[in-house]
Amino acid sequence: MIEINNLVKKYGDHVAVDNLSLTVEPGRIYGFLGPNGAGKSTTMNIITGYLGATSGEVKINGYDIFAQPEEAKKCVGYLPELPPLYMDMTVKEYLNFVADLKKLERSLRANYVKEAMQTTKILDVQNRMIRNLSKGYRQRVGFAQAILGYPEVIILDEPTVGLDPKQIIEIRDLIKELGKKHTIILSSHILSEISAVCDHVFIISKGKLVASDSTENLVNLMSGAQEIELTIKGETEKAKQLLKEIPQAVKVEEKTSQEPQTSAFLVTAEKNCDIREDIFHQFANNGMLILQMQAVVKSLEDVFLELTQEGGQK
Ligand SMILES: Nc1ncnc2c1ncn2[C@@H]1O[C@H](COP(=O)(O)OP(=O)(O)OP(=O)(O)O)[C@@H](O)[C@H]1O
Repeated sequence: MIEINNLVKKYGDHVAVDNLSLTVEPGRIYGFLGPNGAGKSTTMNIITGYLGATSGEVKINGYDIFAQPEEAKKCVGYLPELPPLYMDMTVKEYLNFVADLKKLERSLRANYVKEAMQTTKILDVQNRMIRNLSKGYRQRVGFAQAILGYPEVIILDEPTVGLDPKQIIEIRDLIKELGKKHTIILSSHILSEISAVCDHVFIISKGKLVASDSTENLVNLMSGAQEIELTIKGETEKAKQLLKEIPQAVKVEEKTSQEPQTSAFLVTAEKNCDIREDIFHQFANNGMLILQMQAVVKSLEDVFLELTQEGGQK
């Protein structure tokens, strides 16, 4: 569906996209996640044909975006961060105008426009001027222009920025709905957004791809190094010593305990080792009581921070 090979984009000396390669399969919702300045918008703009690359290859449905831009662009619908809406047009006029720009088959245009309005639930405002619509509705109009003519791939750049919580939920539902018929690439730096709607996540940092996996796998993968929160009744030094004696416990960190005469710890185990049983036996054999023991579940946020530790570069 989309194949990116060794893509590089330089702005002067600054490398915004650094040898990026990835593949997007049909029928899934992909998240493109990265801190501010990671190179997400630059990559989206190259895939959609708005921006040239310094080197590398982008193929959409087999069409090279640089050599066959017209054919390649036909396969993609794009909702940029700031949708190019014409405020003085009505919703319907605007969508007809976009249908002209996209050179959609003349006899099918009216139908395409109606269906796009139906899917994005804007039929009731079709004769309103865009300037008089709320931000949420304007975003829907942006969606409608992106899906007009049923492109196979829909690319959404930060689609919920600036919306209120109710509008965010509506737009997320819309994305999931669209995901049933289209391949979606959703760029965002909002982790909850990605984990709420995406099947697969690409994490990009400083223009490089640092992870590519299903949302679930990414979290599981990173939780390989298990962390355990522990509260022990009794003396801190002794408890610490017992924990350190467990061979797979690679790090034992003392925490502030909320209760008197107890000690709290955060223990990190070797990758893919579950040491909870060892901890249990160690304390039982030494006559000390475990008051609480819990594995720390890592979120996509932890994964993200771990992979993009140095943050953005703006
Ligand atoms: N036209 C430009 N000229 C020079 N540098 C640019 C230009 N556009 C982007 N950059 C730089 O390229 C890098 C990548 O920018 P880009 O906008 O693609 O990142 P992003 O991941 O989309 O960030 P954000 O989430 O903030 O939009 C940044 O360091 C940015 O400052």
